[in-house]
Amino acid sequence: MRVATASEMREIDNIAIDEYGIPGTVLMENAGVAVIRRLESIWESLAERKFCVLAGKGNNGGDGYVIARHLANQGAKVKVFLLGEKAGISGDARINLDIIDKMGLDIIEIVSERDWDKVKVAAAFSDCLVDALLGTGFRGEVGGDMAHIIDIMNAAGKLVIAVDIPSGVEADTGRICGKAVQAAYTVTFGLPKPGLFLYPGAECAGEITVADIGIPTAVVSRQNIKQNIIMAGMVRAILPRRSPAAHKGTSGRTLVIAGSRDLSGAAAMAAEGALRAGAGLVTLSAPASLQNLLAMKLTEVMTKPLAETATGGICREAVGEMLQLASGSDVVAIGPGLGRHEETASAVRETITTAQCPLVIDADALYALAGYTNLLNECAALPVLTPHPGEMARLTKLDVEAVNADRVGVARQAAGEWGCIIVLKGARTVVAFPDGEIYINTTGNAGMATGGTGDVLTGVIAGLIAQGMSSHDAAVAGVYVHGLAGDVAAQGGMVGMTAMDLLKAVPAALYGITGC
Ligand SMILES: NC(=O)C1=CN([C@@H]2O[C@H](COP(=O)(O)OP(=O)(O)OC[C@H]3O[C@@H](n4cnc5c(N)ncnc54)[C@H](O)[C@@H]3O)[C@@H](O)[C@H]2O)[C@@H](O)CC1
Ligand SMILES: [K+]
Repeated sequence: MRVATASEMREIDNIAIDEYGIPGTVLMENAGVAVIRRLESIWESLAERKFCVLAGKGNNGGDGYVIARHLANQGAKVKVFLLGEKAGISGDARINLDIIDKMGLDIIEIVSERDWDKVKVAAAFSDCLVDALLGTGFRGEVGGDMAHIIDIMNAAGKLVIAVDIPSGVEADTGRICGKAVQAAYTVTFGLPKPGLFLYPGAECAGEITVADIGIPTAVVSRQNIKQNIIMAGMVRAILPRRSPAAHKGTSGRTLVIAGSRDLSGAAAMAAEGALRAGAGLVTLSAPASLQNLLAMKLTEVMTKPLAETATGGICREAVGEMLQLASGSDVVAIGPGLGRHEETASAVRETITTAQCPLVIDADALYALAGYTNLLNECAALPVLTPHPGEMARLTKLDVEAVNADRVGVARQAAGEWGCIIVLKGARTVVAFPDGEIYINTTGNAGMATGGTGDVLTGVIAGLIAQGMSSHDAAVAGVYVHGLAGDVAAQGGMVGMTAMDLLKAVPAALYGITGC
């Protein structure tokens, strides 16, 4: 499903109005009615229910007046609070404000201290608050009266339905700009906005409904919209199907280069992640002193010893062996638990730039790339990088807050600049491609915030590439499957689930999507 930034949505609205001649009031009517339909699905009858419509000065407020009219027509009790004066309202919003004015609806302009008391009392005695303060025209930060009214709405403890987007949430990033309305439901118009899915905005949006407001589909299709939400259907369409005549050789060869003296678990989980995603043959190459341990831990994985440093990490002499192993593999996953010894880092860089197969680069291999992202251009195929926000911060020289404040923007810029696929992990993983294409993942849960789940993801993506998927499709499908496995595992208890539980749930997640 595609998602539009605020400016893309405005452009779409404008084309529908200017080129197709759909009056703006028609779009506004459809938007308002869509919110009414959502309310009708919550309550059997709206008659006698009490509503407060909190309206801003723009078209989001205009939607609010349409909603107020339909509520009144259905016999609901409605008060409309306008943050400002009627005289300041223009355009389509004005037309709808004049209509409810003529209908004799209770419209209160919030201009004096006494009006604020009226808002508080009305909110306290309402069944529902309609947030029509700010939509895609919101800019900057929330402060002053806007902050005050949002505080009143949130403190009222009532059911809130947000019109298009919860006021105060930045449509493009999900950032809370000072304050934001906490909604139980959001009805968004035309295409959903990224900020409804990205945290912390996603937490403000509640249940999201995407409403068709009558914009011709051709207007949307001709726009070069590059943001997408990953949907089950699309993952189903791209995941590999196994032929009944398959044997282990037909499901690909995965090489995992991982592990060091203190970090054997990460290596094991990445290797098993590939197996659980359906990879036919998985080889784990790790420092020699780990071989016995890993061979005992992993029954189905082949292990290959690599020359190691005195501290138990891969050393430079291992490069030849790693490249030899890579030449017989369909994909190489490199990084989990490798450690941060400079000699290891240098061996990693040489391997990454010389290996001829697709790569999934994670963890300590990302550490090795800090300051060397220019080397990614030398990779034989478009590599997949799977940083968490901390790793991304180090690679981009931003701080973690800046990375999380604009996950889509940061991932998109890095993918374009470095020439790679970025899988920016965390709640709502973002997959970014060099051409600016973005996929936001909505599977997964907070139970996955535990050690080792990232190693599993690396293995899953590599395992999918091994089965013939392109790195592009494997990155998109991999994050979806991985999150879904987390959701399956969370059924056994979210808080205490481990990366091992997640691993075991990968086959069930795949089965849930493809039926095999
Ligand atoms: N014709 C259209 O383009 C349609 C627009 N629709 C609605 O209109 C919305 C967009 O309307 P607008 O572009 O008029 O913009 P909004 O109504 O989202 O916001 C603009 C108003 O908010 C104020 N504002 C902006 N930033 C602020 C801040 N930081 N603090 C306080 N006030 C601030 C502006 O001064 C202006 O009065 C959409 O979200 C949607 O709800 C729908 O009716 C469908 C059709
Ligand atoms: K709103």
